[in-house]
Amino acid sequence: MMSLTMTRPEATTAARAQGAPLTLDGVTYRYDGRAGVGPLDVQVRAGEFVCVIGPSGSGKSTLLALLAGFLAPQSGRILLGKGEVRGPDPRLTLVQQEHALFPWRTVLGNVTFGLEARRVPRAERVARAQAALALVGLPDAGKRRVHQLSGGQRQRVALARALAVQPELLLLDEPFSALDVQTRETLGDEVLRLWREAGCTVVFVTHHLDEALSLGQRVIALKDGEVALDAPAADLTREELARVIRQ
Ligand SMILES: Nc1ncnc2c1ncn2[C@@H]1O[C@H](COP(=O)(O)OP(=O)(O)OP(=O)(O)O)[C@@H](O)[C@H]1O
Repeated sequence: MMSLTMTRPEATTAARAQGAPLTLDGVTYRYDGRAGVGPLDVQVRAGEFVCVIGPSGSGKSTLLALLAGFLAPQSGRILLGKGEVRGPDPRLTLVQQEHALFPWRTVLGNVTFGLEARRVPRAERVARAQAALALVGLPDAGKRRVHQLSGGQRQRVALARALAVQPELLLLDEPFSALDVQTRETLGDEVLRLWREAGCTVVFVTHHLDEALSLGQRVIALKDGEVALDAPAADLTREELARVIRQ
């Protein structure tokens, strides 16, 4: 079987992104003066893969919304590289759980979408989208419609769309939760391979302990809107992590 490596021309076309360091400096967001997150002080190295885990209501979605620029910090600031994130930012992309593809567009049209918004010329858009589809293992799916794809294939397309824009920061919000266990594990392995090739900084939100430990170089556990644990995945056991989250 042919392996996908950086030496393949299509891979290099889609994978020129360089990760940027991410800094949360005293970031706070409270919905009603109480529930929310913060103050959060977190530093993520350029190209690092961080998993964020926590029980329901711990602040994972709020954190991602802040990182994606959908919410503005009420105090503190978020830096990506040297520039502050102050709203939707072309340097980052977000992959969500499901329903994120446009059913009226072809697969290729979905992958080129983010490039249109970034005013990439048409020929380059198509080349980059094809390259990204090849990277996620769907090199011939461009002309298909979204409804013709399985759930796992749709998430591959969502990943291709995110990778095509060559983000400095890739945000993943429980991207495989709607899928069966086996597909989730396969796609987890795929994400790791794509991350190694793309070199972008990754923040992956999950509520699966095993996913957090197997994917992340580092695991951040949130509890009541604060960081309850921040450690290298290799230093953690499943039991320790479970205890921190449940306490
Ligand atoms: N729109 C909102 N208005 C008021 N409070 C909110 C709102 N959204 C979230 N919250 C509160 O903020 C806190 C963090 O919620 P958040 O959705 O970020 O947690 P989560 O870890 O993503 O949860 P889940 O895993 O269930 O999605 C919770 O106490 C929640 O009730």
